[in-house]
Amino acid sequence: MAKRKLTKQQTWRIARIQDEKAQRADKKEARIAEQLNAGDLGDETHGLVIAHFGTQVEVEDEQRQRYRCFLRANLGSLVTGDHVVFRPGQEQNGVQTGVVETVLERNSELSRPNPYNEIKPVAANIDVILLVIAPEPYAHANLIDRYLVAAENCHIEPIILLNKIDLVNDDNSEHLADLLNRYSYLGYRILQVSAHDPDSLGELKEFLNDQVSVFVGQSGVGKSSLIATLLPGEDLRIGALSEHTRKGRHTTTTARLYHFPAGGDLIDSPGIREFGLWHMSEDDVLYGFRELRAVAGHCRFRDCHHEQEPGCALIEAVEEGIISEARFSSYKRILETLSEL
Ligand SMILES: Nc1nc2c(ncn2[C@@H]2O[C@H](COP(=O)(O)OP(=O)(O)OP(=O)(O)O)[C@@H](O)[C@H]2O)c(=O)[nH]1
Ligand SMILES: [Zn+2]
Repeated sequence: MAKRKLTKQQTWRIARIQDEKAQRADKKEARIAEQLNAGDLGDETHGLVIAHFGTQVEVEDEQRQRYRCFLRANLGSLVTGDHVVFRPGQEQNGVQTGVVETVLERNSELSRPNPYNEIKPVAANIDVILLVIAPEPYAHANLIDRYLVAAENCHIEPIILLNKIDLVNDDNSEHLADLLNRYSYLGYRILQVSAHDPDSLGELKEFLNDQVSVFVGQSGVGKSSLIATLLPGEDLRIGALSEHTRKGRHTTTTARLYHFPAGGDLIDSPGIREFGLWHMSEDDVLYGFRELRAVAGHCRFRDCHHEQEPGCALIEAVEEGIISEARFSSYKRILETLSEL
């Protein structure tokens, strides 16, 4: 890309912004140093980042006491779900403060594009992605595959959660059974529930216990209803609404961690719920189809496009019935639509 020449005024403005940034950072360090020198910081404590606000994070200790924490310089960017070492500080205006000293290594990262189209982590240490589908709105296999591709590329285990089983009837049961068979054959775990029937949620609650989960899926499948049933008393809509007016729904990335009363944690934000519906590279798409990924290395040509090339291992596997035609055409369809998203 050609470098744009900046006007004098632009250069001056950028320099001023950088100066202000540096001053703010200095001020922050000075405040931390002040507390340190005064011996006001407590012992190093293990914490969990449950929310993120610009330059500060909300951290919870093992007793679930919350602290508004400053970050030491050079920590990099923290996200909800990060495990940290922090030192409690003083109480200021009724808020317990602290300083994050270290971030522990992440087991996983959920990433998505920011408004500048850079893929950035928005949450860490997620164990499972619950991909919610339902009889209504119609569960398109191709859309399910897109979410699965995104989950596979983050190396986080996806589970398929069929909600609204009270709406299963003669018209849709065959389609749903086909889908569920297809994905369980590929090794994806499937759970079936109805957000409107608390008695159907036992297995799901047990599954969520001891894990950090996110709920994703198409609008209208019942993510909010499920979360409201699993997290009684938390008004998640308020967060979503204020984020809506502040930044616009599609760019929202702030995420919050909640504890399910029955055990396990949820990380949620409007941005996370839309997880997976963005541009991916061709290699990512292939990688995201777990059964294709395993075969693709055996094509005769290293740069095989899996179209009509002789010795294409994927096409052979489809012909032999090892790979399902439905999944192979879904893979092709996602490649075709890459440029549309
Ligand atoms: N019959 C039935 N309806 C349900 C069930 N779960 C949710 N619904 C209904 O489905 C509609 C959509 O539910 P939401 O929870 O708003 O869906 P969502 O996935 O959060 O949708 P977005 O907020 O647009 O992403 C609502 O009218 C719910 O009452 C269920 O188990 N059975
Ligand atoms: Zn091939």
